[in-house]
Amino acid sequence: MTTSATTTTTPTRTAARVVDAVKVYGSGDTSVRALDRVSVGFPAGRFTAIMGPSGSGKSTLMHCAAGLDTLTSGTAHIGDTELSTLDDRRLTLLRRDRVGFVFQAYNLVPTLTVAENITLPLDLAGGKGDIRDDEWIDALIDVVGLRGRLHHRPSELSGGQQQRVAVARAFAGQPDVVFADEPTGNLDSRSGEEVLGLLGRTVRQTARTVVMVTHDPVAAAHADEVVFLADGRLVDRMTSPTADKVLDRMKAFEVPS
Ligand SMILES: Nc1ncnc2c1ncn2[C@@H]1O[C@H](COP(=O)(O)OP(=O)(O)OP(=O)(O)O)[C@@H](O)[C@H]1O
Repeated sequence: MTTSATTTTTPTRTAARVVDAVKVYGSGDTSVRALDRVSVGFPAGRFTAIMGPSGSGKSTLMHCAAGLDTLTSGTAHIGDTELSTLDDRRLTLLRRDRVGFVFQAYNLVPTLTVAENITLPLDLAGGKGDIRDDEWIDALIDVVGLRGRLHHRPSELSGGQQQRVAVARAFAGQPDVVFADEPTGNLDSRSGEEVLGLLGRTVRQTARTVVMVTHDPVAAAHADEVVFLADGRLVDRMTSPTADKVLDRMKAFEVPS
């Protein structure tokens, strides 16, 4: 689908974006330019996947866009907030209140129940009534399908169920954007499909934003759009991806042996 100059659609707001992003690790002869002038926006209310070969800069892009790491030059924005303008305290608050994270390892607290794990970020934030929305949490529990497991501990759940708890926790504070780094990396394909379906459903049913790093074309096909990185540069974007289309695009990056 192309967007012609005559369309009347309003410009999509970006939940997160980087502009002219450069990230250099180390210095001198051994330095690595992990991001090389990348500009990319992640539209609000959409599910975007970041794909690319190993070492192409996917995790670096996610970490810098999420405020977990800083850029060497260029800017990173969550909504209208430019991250480099924030001191450490404000950056911590922004990550806590406006960003959610899902990692490959579920990172649940083993001594807490499912319900307690889901609301942990809100409880750590001081349990203030204004940021805790019980109706939202209740709806979220249904979206992730965990109502029958609320009083279980993580060790009593399968890997897929644990990752669903982590997804619910990431969305609990109604963040502007949830960043997911290889969220299905530890799961078998069926549990992985469930978690990916869940991320897609949460975006569609609750108009939230997800940005997911993956190297798996099947996972990327769950997204609304895929952005491709190669050698630290943004090389392509694909809307309405299928696993086959993504795989074909990835083959172009393969270095002949
Ligand atoms: N802390 C670091 N110090 C030095 N170099 C780093 C560091 N982190 C990443 N790199 C380098 O930066 C480049 C991009 O790494 P990054 O982890 O962002 O890639 P990736 O696409 O996520 O890779 P993968 O799919 O293998 O996880 C690689 O060459 C990597 O070796």
